[in-house]
Amino acid sequence: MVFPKDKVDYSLYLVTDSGMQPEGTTLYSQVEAGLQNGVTLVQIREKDCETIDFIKEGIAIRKLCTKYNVPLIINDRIDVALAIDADGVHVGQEDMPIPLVRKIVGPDRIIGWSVGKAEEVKQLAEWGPDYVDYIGVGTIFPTLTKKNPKKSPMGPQGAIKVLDALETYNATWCKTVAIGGLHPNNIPRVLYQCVSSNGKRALDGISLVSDIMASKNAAGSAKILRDLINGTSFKYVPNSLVSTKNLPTTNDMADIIKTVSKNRPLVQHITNKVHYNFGANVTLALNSSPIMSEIESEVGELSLIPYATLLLNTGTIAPIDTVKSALRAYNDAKRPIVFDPVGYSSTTTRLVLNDTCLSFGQYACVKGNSSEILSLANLSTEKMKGVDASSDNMDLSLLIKATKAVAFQFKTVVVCTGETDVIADGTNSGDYQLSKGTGNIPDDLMCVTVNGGPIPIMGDITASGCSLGSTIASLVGGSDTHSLFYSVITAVALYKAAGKLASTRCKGSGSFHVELIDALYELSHNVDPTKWDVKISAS
Ligand SMILES: Cc1nc(C(=O)O)sc1CCOP(=O)(O)O
Ligand SMILES: C=C1C=NC(C(F)(F)F)=NC1=N
Ligand SMILES: [Mg+2]
Repeated sequence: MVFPKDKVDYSLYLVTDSGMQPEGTTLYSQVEAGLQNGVTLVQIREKDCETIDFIKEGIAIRKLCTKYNVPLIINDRIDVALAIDADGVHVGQEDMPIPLVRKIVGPDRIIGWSVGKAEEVKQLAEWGPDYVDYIGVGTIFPTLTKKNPKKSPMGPQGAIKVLDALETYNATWCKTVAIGGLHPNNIPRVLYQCVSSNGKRALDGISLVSDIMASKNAAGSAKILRDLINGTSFKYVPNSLVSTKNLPTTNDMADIIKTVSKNRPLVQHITNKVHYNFGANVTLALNSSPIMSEIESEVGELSLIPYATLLLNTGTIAPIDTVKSALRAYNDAKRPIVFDPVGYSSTTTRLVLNDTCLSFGQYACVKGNSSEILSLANLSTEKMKGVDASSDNMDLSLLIKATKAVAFQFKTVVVCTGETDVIADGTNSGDYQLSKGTGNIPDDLMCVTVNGGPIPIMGDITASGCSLGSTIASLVGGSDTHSLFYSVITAVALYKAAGKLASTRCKGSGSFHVELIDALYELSHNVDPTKWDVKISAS
């Protein structure tokens, strides 16, 4: 009797590896510890094993899985699967073709397939519901477990593309598990971000090898994983992520700014050289404490300083290992990170670097100019130039659409800067739901615009966009448990109001630099947003 397909729980899927168990443990004991602490599906994966040994191991694990009423899958070796009466098989793209696998194992056994791209989803959809029952979506993050890796890591964004393809080709029956480099420090983010763009589909499970098989405490590791997968909210910052349809009042904004002054956040800048000095002065003007450090060995300590916040600006390309360490440190410390993907996709180097940054961390806010946001949303700037151009020479409704799309994809607050700044809240209140999606779509996201009329001189100085990043980081990092979305809106409105004020007082771009810092200082010390010459509207 084969395990009924509709009863399979894909949520914590252990794939074995006989080469990595620690001293004093066996493959069997690691698997049993997993089964006793929340593993819901087991796959035996042996890449270079004599058949007789594979059969012995298979028979032993078969009995163990039966004892815990958990289905057993065999990787690649269909003959072994049949011989030991496994509940299913998993094959890769280079293994036995799926139609022949189905012909051999019969209609009731589970068939899993490794999928790394949308074309493979098209194929499984064409075969229909009687063939592939689930797919392993990967490789999410780099891993040493899979020898001679053929696929480069796709990150959560790659998994979203596969989920979108399943929706596009209407493969409703097909379940999904993510695999590759999955561990407690990135699983919540994967579960939180990996939702199809129509909001209908999320991952059905997490599949992994080393987190349990190489663990000195496999039972404890499985328990930690079980709790994370059972979770439904990802609190990655102290700020409130509760979505709201209301705009912040002037009192809300005043309170945020006053709270920042009280808390004086440390704002670590990993940024471009041009921005260093001006960004530090903007941060100081806002009652915050800048530190311009790219020293990898200190990011851990900095992230633990009260109200620490990271601003990552890829204008100059900092060493990627320093960047990854910083992202890991601030995410582990649950401190906000603001990301400014400078020149996103303008060169291959920048595209790869920015995509790597985006796949390695959860951001409180992503801020970019219209071309950066449009390319992040995979919308080209060419299509829309000049069409009923707003003052930005771009169709504002397209910018709003793009900002919402990026916010939805990365589950973060996104700012698209221009004469009209667009701010969308994609955090979904920090909630995630295994298998089921968010239930909303990008169009549903709360989005506001901030407009103060043209300030042409803003474009005549260096680091004006970058320093909005410093402003957002200061207000997000210093605002305690205030709404993240409101803190970003307040920062954008404050910066635009200061720019407006400075543009009326300056004599040229040189004095504008100074007047802008003075205006930021003035508006953040004599706090009265009712006097700001900007208009915030829901869009
Ligand atoms: C078995 C396997 N398949 C992958 C794929 O991308 O298809 S990655 C992988 C190994 C995953 O091991 P770990 O959890 O230790 O990173
Ligand atoms: C290469 C593989 C990819 N994915 C999976 C699983 F996650 F189980 F679907 N198993 C594999 N052996
Ligand atoms: Mg920029």
